[in-house]
Amino acid sequence: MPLLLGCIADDFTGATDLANTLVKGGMSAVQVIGVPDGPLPEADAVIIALKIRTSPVADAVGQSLAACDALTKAGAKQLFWKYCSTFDSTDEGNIGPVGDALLKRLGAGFAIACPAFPTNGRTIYLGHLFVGGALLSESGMENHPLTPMTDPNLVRVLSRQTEGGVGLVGFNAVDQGAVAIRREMTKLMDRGTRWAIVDAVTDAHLMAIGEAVERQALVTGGSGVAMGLPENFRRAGLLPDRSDADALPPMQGAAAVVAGSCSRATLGQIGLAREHVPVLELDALATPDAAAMAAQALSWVDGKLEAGRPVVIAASATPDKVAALQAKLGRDAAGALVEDAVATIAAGLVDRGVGRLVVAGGETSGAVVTRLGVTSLRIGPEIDPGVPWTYANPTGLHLALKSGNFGARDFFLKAFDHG
Ligand SMILES: Nc1ncnc2c1ncn2[C@@H]1O[C@H](COP(=O)(O)OP(=O)(O)OP(=O)(O)O)[C@@H](O)[C@H]1O
Ligand SMILES: O=C(O)[C@@H](O)C(=O)CO
Repeated sequence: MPLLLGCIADDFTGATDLANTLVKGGMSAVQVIGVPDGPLPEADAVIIALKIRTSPVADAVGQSLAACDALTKAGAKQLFWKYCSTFDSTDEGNIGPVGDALLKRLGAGFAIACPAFPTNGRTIYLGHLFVGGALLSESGMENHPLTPMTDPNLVRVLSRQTEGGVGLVGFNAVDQGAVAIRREMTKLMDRGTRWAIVDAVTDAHLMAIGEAVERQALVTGGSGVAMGLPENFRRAGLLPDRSDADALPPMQGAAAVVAGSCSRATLGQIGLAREHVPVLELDALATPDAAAMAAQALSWVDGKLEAGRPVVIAASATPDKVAALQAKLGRDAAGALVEDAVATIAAGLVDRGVGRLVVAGGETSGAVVTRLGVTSLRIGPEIDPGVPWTYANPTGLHLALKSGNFGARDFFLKAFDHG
């Protein structure tokens, strides 16, 4: 099976989100964890999941280029650089520097940047990113523990991360469809502008953008803009019909949720779960010791694990508590401490018979999946937009990696109604 789309994702939940979109579009997709030493798996799309959203720039660029080389060597016809639908980054990067490095490696001079995901409330109008009804900078993302987003104007945000020049393909062109979008892209390319933020408010816009970028070596954005890509391959006669792309083995074992995401959505999901299932909320500020937090959680869980209903263990905290822990330990050390604790807890849960595990948070998922020794994920049915069940290799575990802000309030309950 020839590799059609080669993808590089800056975190593990984002990779799953993208793979889910491609599977829904009729492509077979496998998510691999890190750049594999050996050959890539056979699939229409391979998504290399990295954990580089908040890494030092040189490290993020190095890993992305290694992933790019593996994908191009395997024959990928187009590359996709997947980052967060809320454009999570800092003025140092990593969206711009990685994108610039990929363009250079591919010998290309231009790419779009479109994080829109209307189904999950992320829309872009005149370069401004909205989350639901609020500007990005008033959506809760301004309080993110690692990448606080305080500027909603993506042209400005990306300009601070690249020297390549950032333009806009605005709503009027996007609303007219692929031909008009391509015309605007050509104008920017002719002027030597390296990047274009592209407005998108509806799925129809995303489909049109997908068509417009058919011949671009690199496409960048959230999972939304990947919606239009399978159709390009189908039109070119490269993508056969795949009716069972999301079939997974039956689910087995006890059910659990671990959360390290502090997003509004995750905090709401923990709140609802508290009314229905056993929930343990860890206090990293009171016990800033990963081993002690894990020991507390694993002793609490004793006798509570069942197949039918989950236990929920959360290290998540409100912005004031996150700020207090960061003031005490520093931002990165605070994040690393909680990630270490949650990863140890997840490994302990699997040892105790958990066979279906939901992990909330991208960085947190990275830590958990790495600790569990997972090397690749097959993508299964979608629970809520952007979050499918997956089947982990080689552990044989069912995993759902939930992006912090994704999922309905009852996500931690409804996930286990599947399968
Ligand atoms: N109580 C806390 N104090 C400080 N940091 C915390 C606390 N709880 C969690 N964290 C850290 O906050 C970060 C949350 O990031 P994570 O990516 O897991 O969630 P998210 O950003 O909501 O999800 P996504 O990236 O999928 O949108 C992690 O590094 C986690 O360790
Ligand atoms: O695009 C998104 O919002 C998610 O896939 C993600 O990357 C969160 O970490």
